Amino acid sequence: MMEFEEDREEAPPLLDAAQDDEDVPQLVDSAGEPQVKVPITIVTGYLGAGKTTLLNYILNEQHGKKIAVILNEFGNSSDIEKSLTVNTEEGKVEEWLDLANGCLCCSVKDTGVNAIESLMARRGAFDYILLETTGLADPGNIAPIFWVDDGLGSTIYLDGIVTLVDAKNILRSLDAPTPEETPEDHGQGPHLTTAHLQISHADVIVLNKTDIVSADELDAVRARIRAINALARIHETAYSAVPRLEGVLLDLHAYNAVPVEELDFARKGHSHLDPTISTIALEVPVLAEEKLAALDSWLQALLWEGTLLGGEAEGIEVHRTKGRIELASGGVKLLQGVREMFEFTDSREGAGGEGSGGKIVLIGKGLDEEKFAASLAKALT
Ligand SMILES: Nc1nc2c(ncn2[C@@H]2O[C@H](COP(=O)(O)OP(=O)(O)OP(=O)(O)O)[C@@H](O)[C@H]2O)c(=O)[nH]1
Ligand SMILES: [Zn+2]
Repeated sequence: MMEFEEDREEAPPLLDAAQDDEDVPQLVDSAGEPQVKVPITIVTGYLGAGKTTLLNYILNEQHGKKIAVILNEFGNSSDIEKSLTVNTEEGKVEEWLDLANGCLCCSVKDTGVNAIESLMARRGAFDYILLETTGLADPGNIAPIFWVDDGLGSTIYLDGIVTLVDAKNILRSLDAPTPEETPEDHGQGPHLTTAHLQISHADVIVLNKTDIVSADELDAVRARIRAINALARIHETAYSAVPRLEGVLLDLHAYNAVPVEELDFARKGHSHLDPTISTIALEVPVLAEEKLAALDSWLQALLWEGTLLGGEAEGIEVHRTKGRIELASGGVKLLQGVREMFEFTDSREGAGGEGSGGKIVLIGKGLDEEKFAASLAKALT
């Protein structure tokens, strides 16, 4: 079972994670051959937060896994090559990825995936891929590249987004951003910063540099992060030294599993401490199968148009969506989304609920829980 408490307790020994079903690599049938899909974790965080320190920590701690590290560092638009460090038995090998555009997120959607697949074809498959973004990257632009449909037979899958947060500087970045901390293409008000985007998309937050802040400062930072993203698990570290890798940073399955306790946890985290981004949790009654279309339409209006069906709201921008929908038939649908992309899948555990209904958790801007709940209720009746 996963833990959702803030992680300060004793760390179990490395790689001692229980081998439950969720840890088994997914098998897909591609051209008749069963194939193990390789997980990719996106590592993001503001300039100097400790991303490189974290990647080095992982490469040093993780023995027995062949890990490829992709650095999406681009200075300017003429720089079209991406460095790729492959961690092999013999040490680190540097590779270069040719991408059509300088930036992974600006290139055609499947370029990043294709580049990695062709690299694996040349060098042999990796067990794991870590993608370090630049400090100014918006992970919401990068995640959809790697969150590809199973049906497309991709050999990689998005495992999760890990965001490094600099405990000393994060509040300043959120409250008094410098111009470069405020992405221009999000011109809906001065307060949506790169730091917000990196926190709102995170599945895991590594709250780093705890060695240089007081306990009170740390409390304030933790509360602020929790207010923005109540779904993410927070791990407090010095020098990015997380207690263990498995289930903490690696093999999160954040884009397929939707544990009940995770949604319940998000509900408790609810607060209005951050004026820009918040997390809301909406109750969904047990649904007749045919009501799924209505829910789908409600989500389309919200995620594609930024509007609330049958209600009024402005400036909505949803970054992350997760949910579990209980069906009258006894089945459970899982809902996953990042930005405008979302999908329903059938829960593999089958019926998990006690008939008490489901839940949808949203993280983003302009989320008013009461208005959203009213609009959703209307759409579903
Ligand atoms: N005091 C302290 N310093 C840290 C900690 N973690 C990292 N540093 C230092 O902070 C600096 C930046 O760390 P990096 O790991 O390079 O940060 P980064 O996020 O990769 O930085 P960019 O690639 O420039 O965006 C380095 O000098 C690290 O040694 C920490 O927990 N405490
Ligand atoms: Zn770095």
